[in-house]
Amino acid sequence: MQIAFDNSYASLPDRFFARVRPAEASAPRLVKLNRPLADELGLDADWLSGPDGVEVLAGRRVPEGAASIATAYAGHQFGSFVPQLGDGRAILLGEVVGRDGRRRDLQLKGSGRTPFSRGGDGKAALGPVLREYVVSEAMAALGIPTTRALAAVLTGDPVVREEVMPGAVLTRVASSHIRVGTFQFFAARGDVEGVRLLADHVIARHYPDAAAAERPYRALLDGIIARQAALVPRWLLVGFIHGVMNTDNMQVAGETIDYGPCAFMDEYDPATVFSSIDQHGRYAYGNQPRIALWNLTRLAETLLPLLDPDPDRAVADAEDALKAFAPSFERHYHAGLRRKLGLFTEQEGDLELAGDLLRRMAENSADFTLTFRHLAEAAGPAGDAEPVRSRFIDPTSFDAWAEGWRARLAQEPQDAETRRAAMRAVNPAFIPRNHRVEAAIQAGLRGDFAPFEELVAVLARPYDDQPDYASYMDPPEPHQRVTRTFCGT
Ligand SMILES: Nc1ncnc2c1ncn2[C@@H]1O[C@H](COP(=O)(O)OP(=O)(O)OP(=O)(O)O)[C@@H](O)[C@H]1O
Repeated sequence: MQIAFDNSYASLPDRFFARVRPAEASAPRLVKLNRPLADELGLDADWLSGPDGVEVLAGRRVPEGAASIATAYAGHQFGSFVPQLGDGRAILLGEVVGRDGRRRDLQLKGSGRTPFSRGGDGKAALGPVLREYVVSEAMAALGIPTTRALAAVLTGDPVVREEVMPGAVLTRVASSHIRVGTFQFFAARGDVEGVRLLADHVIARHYPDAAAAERPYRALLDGIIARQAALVPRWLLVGFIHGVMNTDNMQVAGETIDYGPCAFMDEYDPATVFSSIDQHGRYAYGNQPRIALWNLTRLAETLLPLLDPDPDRAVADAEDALKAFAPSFERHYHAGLRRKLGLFTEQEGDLELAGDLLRRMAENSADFTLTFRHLAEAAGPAGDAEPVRSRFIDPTSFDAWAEGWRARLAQEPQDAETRRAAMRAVNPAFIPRNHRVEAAIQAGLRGDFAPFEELVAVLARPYDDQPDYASYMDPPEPHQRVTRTFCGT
């Protein structure tokens, strides 16, 4: 079978990318193919999991029609600007148009050196590949815009990190891999034409409505801001911490990208940081909205010459666009919080009620996911509050809050059963708990992929009761706690 590539990014000028060939994997072996995603993309899953397909997924064979490019980008990393980053360990195989008519990139991550590798080896170790597979697919199942994982393969070659690890390649699927940092790459060089070509490409590909707008580039900026203002609250509402929100990790179509040091919070604490490289908590859970706006401001700076030939007017225009972020973020976040509490109408005092719960959760080291999941059971006069109150060090703190909450629920129009179902549809039972992800990785490193398979399967149904897998809901025991995640290289 051939993959029907339909490449558009590769037809941009040469300075947008480098043409490269992936490194030859010496003994490719499939760890996992995401069959439903392959089907969605119109790819033949049987062929992909056969010897020829696995050679493609490992980068050993470049299929006919592939673009095979490494894209150029820059980025602010922890606040410092790096004018040239680029795909140092990833190759964009090409674009395919799926059964749903959506265009998606197929990218091999960990497929060897490129002209952007700087000092790196261009490779990925098995651990981070499994981690990105599990967490990105879990995010997709939670309904959060994200890049996807099509496959994980072992290359058969070692990767030298702190220890020698098995090398692996992740096939990543994204609506594109264009980042805020891609715009910065051209802007930093004073290449306004490059910024314009990129903006036109992004409009055509991700924001077609902007093309018809009176001022397409302003509409593009508005669109990107709106999607980030919708995305980041989705993270907060499930306790997700991206961990490395550098501008090269903010994708302009609004999908979560780069699952290096990310993690889901267990106990609720807005200051939570997992990334071993985030010494100052820049990317802590509660800082994510602020950082998103900071990144969007960097994006707006790159677009200034396109917004208005007059620099002062361009700045005023960009500032005007950026002003929309905070109210838009809050609208999404507050609506999400209401839904999590089972409030489907809007009343004054709702946000104070939600804020009060979060404060009590923080004071009582309550597990974020389980507190919300078990709230559904506690709703209603005959509800069972024990599962949720037992999440609190001092359960009476929950009781005190629940009094006001029940009084508020009494003003909602739904019957208890409808509300219960609605709450369970927004409060997941299963998230990729760090200790579970770690355990699956450790087993994988020993050659046992059964725990990884099981974890992926459980996380594909995050909102369902899965009694056979109830232990996957459990927070870590003290000895299982993961406090730091490795930056995924
Ligand atoms: N082993 C490596 N060899 C070469 N370059 C690397 C390696 N690891 C990371 N890089 C490069 O360092 C930069 C920042 O790395 P980061 O960890 O944010 O990205 P990544 O996880 O490799 O990629 P992505 O953002 O596409 O998920 C990127 O330009 C990336 O390509």
